[in-house]
Amino acid sequence: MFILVNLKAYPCDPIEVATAARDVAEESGVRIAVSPQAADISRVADTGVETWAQHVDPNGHGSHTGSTLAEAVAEAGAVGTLINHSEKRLKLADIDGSVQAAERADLETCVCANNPAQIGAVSALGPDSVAVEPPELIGGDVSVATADPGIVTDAVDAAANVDDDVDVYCGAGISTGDDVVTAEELGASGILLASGVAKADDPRAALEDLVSGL
Ligand SMILES: O=C[C@H](O)COP(=O)(O)O
Repeated sequence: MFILVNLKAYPCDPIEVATAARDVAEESGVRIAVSPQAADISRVADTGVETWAQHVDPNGHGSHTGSTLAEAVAEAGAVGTLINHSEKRLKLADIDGSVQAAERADLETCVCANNPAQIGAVSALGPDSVAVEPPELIGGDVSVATADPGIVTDAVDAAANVDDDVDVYCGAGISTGDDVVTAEELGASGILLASGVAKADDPRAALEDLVSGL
C-alpha cells in the first residue's frame, strides 16, 4: 500500500510531518509520500521523504502568471503530483494537459475524482494512478472504506475496465490502520489522506498507526 499524505493548506509544520513520514517509511518498509504546499516542496524534499506536489498546471514556460509549472516542482524535488483534487478541480481538457505536463517533467501522476464514473473517465487520460474521494466524506472522521465500500470496489472496476495499469487509491476520512487495511481489502493499492496526519497532535504516532496493519 502507498500512503500519500496531503498537507493541503493546514497550519502544520511540514518538516515535522516530512521527517516523521520519512522515518516511519524506513522503519516499516511502507511507501509513504508527503504533498506539501508548493512553496514548501524544496525543504520537504530535502528531508529525504518522497515528495509530491498538490497540483500542476497544464502550461509550460511562458506568459502564465501564477501558474505552477510541472518542471518547477520537479526541479524543487517533487517526484509526483496530485491533479484535479476535489479542492482544486480542473476542466477535463486541463486534467489531460496537466497529466501530459507532469509526464514531460517525469512526475508520477495521481488524478483525483469524485466517483467511479469519473474514475473511468480520468483513467482514459493515462495517469499512473487515480484516487476516488467522495467530497462529503473529506475532512470527516468516517473512512470512505467504511462509509461507502462500494465506491471503492466500483472505482477499482471502473479503472480496470479502461486500463489495467492504472493504480487505484481511495481517500476521505481515513485516519487509522484499520481504515488502511479495509481499503486494501476492497482492492485499493494506496490511500490519500490529509487531516488524520496534518491535524494530528502527534503526526508520527498517526503515521505509525496507519502502517500498523500492513
Ligand atoms: O487529499 C486528501 C483527501 O482530500 C482526504 O482528506 P482527509 O483525509 O482529511 O479526509
